[in-house]
Amino acid sequence: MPCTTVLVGRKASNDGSTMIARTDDGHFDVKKLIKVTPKDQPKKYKSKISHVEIDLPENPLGYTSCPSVDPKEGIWAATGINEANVGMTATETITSNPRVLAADPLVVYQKAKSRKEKDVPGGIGEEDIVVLVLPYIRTAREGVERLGKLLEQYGTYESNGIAFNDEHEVWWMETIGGHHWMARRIPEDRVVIMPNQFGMDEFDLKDAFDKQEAHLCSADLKEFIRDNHLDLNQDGKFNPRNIFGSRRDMDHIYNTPRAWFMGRYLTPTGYSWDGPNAEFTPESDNIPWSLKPDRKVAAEDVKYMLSSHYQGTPYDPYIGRDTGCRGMYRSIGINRTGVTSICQIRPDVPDAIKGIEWIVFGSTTFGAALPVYTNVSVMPDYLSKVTLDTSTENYYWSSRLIGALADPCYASTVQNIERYELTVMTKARTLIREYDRKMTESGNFSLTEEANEKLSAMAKEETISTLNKVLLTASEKMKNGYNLADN
Ligand SMILES: N[C@@H](Cc1ccccc1)C(=O)O
Repeated sequence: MPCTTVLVGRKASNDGSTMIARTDDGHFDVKKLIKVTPKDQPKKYKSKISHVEIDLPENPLGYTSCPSVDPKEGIWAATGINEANVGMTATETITSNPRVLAADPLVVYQKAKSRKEKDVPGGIGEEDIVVLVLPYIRTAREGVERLGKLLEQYGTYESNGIAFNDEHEVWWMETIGGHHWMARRIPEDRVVIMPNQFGMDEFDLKDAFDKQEAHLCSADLKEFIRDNHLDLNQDGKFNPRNIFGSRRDMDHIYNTPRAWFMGRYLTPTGYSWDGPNAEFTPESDNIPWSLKPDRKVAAEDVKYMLSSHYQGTPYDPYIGRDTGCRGMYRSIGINRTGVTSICQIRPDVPDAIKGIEWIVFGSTTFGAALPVYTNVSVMPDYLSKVTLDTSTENYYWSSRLIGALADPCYASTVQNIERYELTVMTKARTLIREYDRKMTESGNFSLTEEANEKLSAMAKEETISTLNKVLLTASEKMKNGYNLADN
């Protein structure tokens, strides 16, 4: 199932912050936002899918998490920021190819076939990675290093992209087969755009095996490539996407169009994206992994890209002149998203308030991004008290209701949704500014919980108001409506 990731270097953002963001597109997964305190963190971890058991280090840090509400599926923490102001998002499912997967097979759980045999646990995967890594790292680079060791020791049963950020750096890591991996510190002035495809298109092997300033990888990666004849590059350049990635017809309807729309949004003047002579089309295999944006990027831009559905192009599933291309490519804003988070680490505020997590539940296209301070001991009920039953008493289900009601009457509700989104982000930014100032001046950083309560109370008020409007519009559009009335 498909996610979309956006990473923003500190010199590409409007406020010098680093941002890592991802739509966690399971299958309508019921999600919540909680704070995991050190006492909540397990000492021994067992995966539901792979049955792997892992002893965890002592002294974990507290961290925010967006777990699945249904415990029988496992935790699936998805994303979070820890108390050392390090963010993590896992995972962006990526692609590989048969050469890689045959050379280093995925480590899949083997159930015993008879009583004489024993189950053989599999490796680690998306279900597990945040819980195994985020509580134990104090920099983004340490996240890569810890996860790299876990992959080499336990292996993985799937191909994943994982992002880490701290105040200064953003690191992107991609797994290769069952045990190999590579990771890059993203260029500070760039934005990385990632659909569900192996993405890195450049990698400095010299740095990776020398100073390791911005590149890290499995120690035997060069031999792995050589001995298994994996390198398809003709031009002598080292393009990992051509070695470890995919180039399928499906990629051209499911993945490359998403990169195309985001690149086109970020740097409309940097390349030609439209027309018969476009440098990059929705089906190009060489859309750059990272781009220098024409304008600095704010959280609103990240939210826009992760909500997008090819607006202004023939591929928009909702509106626009129908040329027969409507909906032909997989939108970034999709119906089945459980949660989308932007983990933002800010440079110009005290440590206690550097971490801000912007949360959208349900389909991002119809949701509002609500920022909350992450250094708290508990999250507001509106964000954290979620059950498997539909309700208007929490942000998750209310967002799902708005999306399901607004989608069928998009043209009639799009203005409500845009106003909702703008109002929530404006009021939230106003509250964050007020509390940043209050806490910085007073040194009383316990006000983060009071701030989050006010933020979620505001979100609840705006969400109910929007739900009322969207429900009325959807009701007016019901097929059994009748224009004549009694009087
Ligand atoms: N990681 C998956 C999304 C996913 C989320 C939750 C459960 C399973 C899968 C993707 O990138 O598409």
